[in-house]
Amino acid sequence: MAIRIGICGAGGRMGRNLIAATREQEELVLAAALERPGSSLIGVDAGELAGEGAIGVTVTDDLPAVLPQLDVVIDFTLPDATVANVQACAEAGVAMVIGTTGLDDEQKRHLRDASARIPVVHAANYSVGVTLTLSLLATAARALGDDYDVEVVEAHHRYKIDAPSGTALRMGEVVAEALGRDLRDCAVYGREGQTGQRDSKTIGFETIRGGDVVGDHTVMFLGLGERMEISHRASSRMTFARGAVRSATWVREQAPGLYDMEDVLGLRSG
Ligand SMILES: NC(=O)C1=CN([C@@H]2O[C@H](COP(=O)(O)OP(=O)(O)OC[C@H]3O[C@@H](n4cnc5c(N)ncnc54)[C@H](O)[C@@H]3O)[C@@H](O)[C@H]2O)C=CC1
Ligand SMILES: O=C(O)C1=N[C@H](C(=O)O)C[C@H](O)C1
Repeated sequence: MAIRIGICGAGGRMGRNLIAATREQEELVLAAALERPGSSLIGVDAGELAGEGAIGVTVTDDLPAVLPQLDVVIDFTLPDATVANVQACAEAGVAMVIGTTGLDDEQKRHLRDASARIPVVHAANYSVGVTLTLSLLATAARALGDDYDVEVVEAHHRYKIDAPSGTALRMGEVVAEALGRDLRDCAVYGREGQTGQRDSKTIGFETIRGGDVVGDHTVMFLGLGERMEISHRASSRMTFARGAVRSATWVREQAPGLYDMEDVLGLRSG
């Protein structure tokens, strides 16, 4: 039987790609498309948003009303909206795939609470390449150890509203964990003025914003006499959308819990 998908943030940059990616998969059916209350897109046909012509699904702002017709909700919106949506999905027993970044600790706690009742995948980056890169970063950090300084550099389009990117933060967390550090204690966000010499135990983050960059991430391991860089560059949002849609098929079969894309790809070690 077809898996019925609802997309929250359907009119956004990711939402439009998610509509297209859902419609690529025969086993999935786009059953609902949601936008924020007051959006000019309410009532528009979701197929038009993806440039595919009418498909008979009109954009709505009422998630609780459509939840009984859904198997999985994919949410790429804003942190506050994602928290409200995960609570509604937990209430209705509908699984979720969440791509929203920029959540604070309290907002993440709401996701954990909801995941006691429903399966939730939350990943800062749904590309297969970035997910594999996380494993490579852990291996590199363990091998290079504390002798190498770690800096994370990311670039995104001019419209992005959170910084550093969720992916950069996740990369920093993975490296910190592999080095036995806690990112909350060792992160340095940008530098300016009389900074003093670099503290070897820090992990630095640099953010570039501009133009139409889809998403670039580089982690540098800088030693004395050599420098190693691990980079990923996304050239199309469809790579994120296809990963999220793949996660939607996967999450439906899972027990309640909080998962990420490494779980979806079976890359979780231990
Ligand atoms: N995990 C991943 O692979 C990726 C994550 N993202 C993240 O996804 C989020 C969205 O990114 P974009 O699509 O570029 O942003 P966007 O601003 O183009 O789209 C967000 C959409 O959500 C809608 N929205 C806001 N509140 C809503 C609500 N209560 N109900 C339904 N819709 C609501 C907005 O009206 C907008 O159309 C960001 O946090 C971004 O960082 C983006 C790309 C990949
Ligand atoms: O906002 C974006 O565009 C992206 N956001 C995600 C992030 O914050 O890491 C993933 C991707 O890089 C694109």
